Amino acid sequence: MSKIEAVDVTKSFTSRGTGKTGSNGNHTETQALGGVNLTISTGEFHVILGPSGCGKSTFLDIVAGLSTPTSGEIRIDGKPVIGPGTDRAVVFQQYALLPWRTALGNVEFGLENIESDKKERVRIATNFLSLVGLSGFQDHYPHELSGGMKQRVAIARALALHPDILLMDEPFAAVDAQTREILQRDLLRIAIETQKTVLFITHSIDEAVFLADRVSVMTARPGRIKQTVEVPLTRAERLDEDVKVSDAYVKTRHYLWTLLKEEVIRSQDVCGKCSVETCTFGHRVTAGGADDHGN
Ligand SMILES: Nc1ncnc2c1ncn2[C@@H]1O[C@H](COP(=O)(O)OP(=O)(O)OP(=O)(O)O)[C@@H](O)[C@H]1O
Repeated sequence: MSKIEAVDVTKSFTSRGTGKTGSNGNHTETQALGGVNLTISTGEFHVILGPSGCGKSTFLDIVAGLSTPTSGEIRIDGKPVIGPGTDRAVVFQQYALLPWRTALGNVEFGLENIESDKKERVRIATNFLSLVGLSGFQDHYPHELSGGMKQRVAIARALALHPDILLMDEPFAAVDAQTREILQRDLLRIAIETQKTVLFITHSIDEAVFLADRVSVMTARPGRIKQTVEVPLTRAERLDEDVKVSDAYVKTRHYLWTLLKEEVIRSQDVCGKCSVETCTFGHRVTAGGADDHGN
């Protein structure tokens, strides 16, 4: 069981700044999330797609329990999240591997708090490295691995903890396009095999259509769920080599782009001179980041 519910989740950050936006003295308030409501079913692969800065990572951090909402709550199987837990594991864009440990050592590291028997830890870590296609690389250090391989180690490390929920924040954004396609395919295979609930953040529409059972498009900041779209492809169909030219794929991709495009444009509606949405200097804010410094 691992159903995720977000109920009216908002998040604001207050930071010391130049005092140009929503300023209060020299403190600046940024409303990252404006009331997120979302239900993700047990075993679902759910992708959140949104323009840069709309609050995707903020939302994932709150689900992970790494950050608290300003209001609202996240519930896992009906219980409010009050911090990180062993039911959830996170994979970030930057692999966050320990450079002084081998691939095996990195996967084993996560297990040290939950498994005291070293032999058992090595057995589990070896199995998960094999699941992500890294048999034979267990003694390699991070600097001896490619970006894609490092991310495979990070995924193995997360899976070895046997979480019900895998939270992935743009995990493939730092790898090259070809490796990314292969990693996506392998992740889909692993998600099918392990039946995890996955919450996956991306900017890429193609990645979303390929991986997701459902995609939620977020609005420009403050982020809300604009629409949730079911991808009309079975998991088996997605593993077909020709899926990206199928009608279902092409139409879903196009529809998601129409939803996202408006938000990307809105997210760029900032004053080109001072880079804020509510320009207090009287510059006229126009779409696309242009400003006419008429005043
Ligand atoms: N710790 C923080 N302090 C102040 N502002 C923050 C903090 N974390 C995020 N923000 C702001 O909240 C907003 C949402 O940020 P977030 O990283 O969640 O967006 P995102 O959609 O994940 O962006 P991207 O796609 O570019 O990674 C941004 O305006 C960001 O500057």
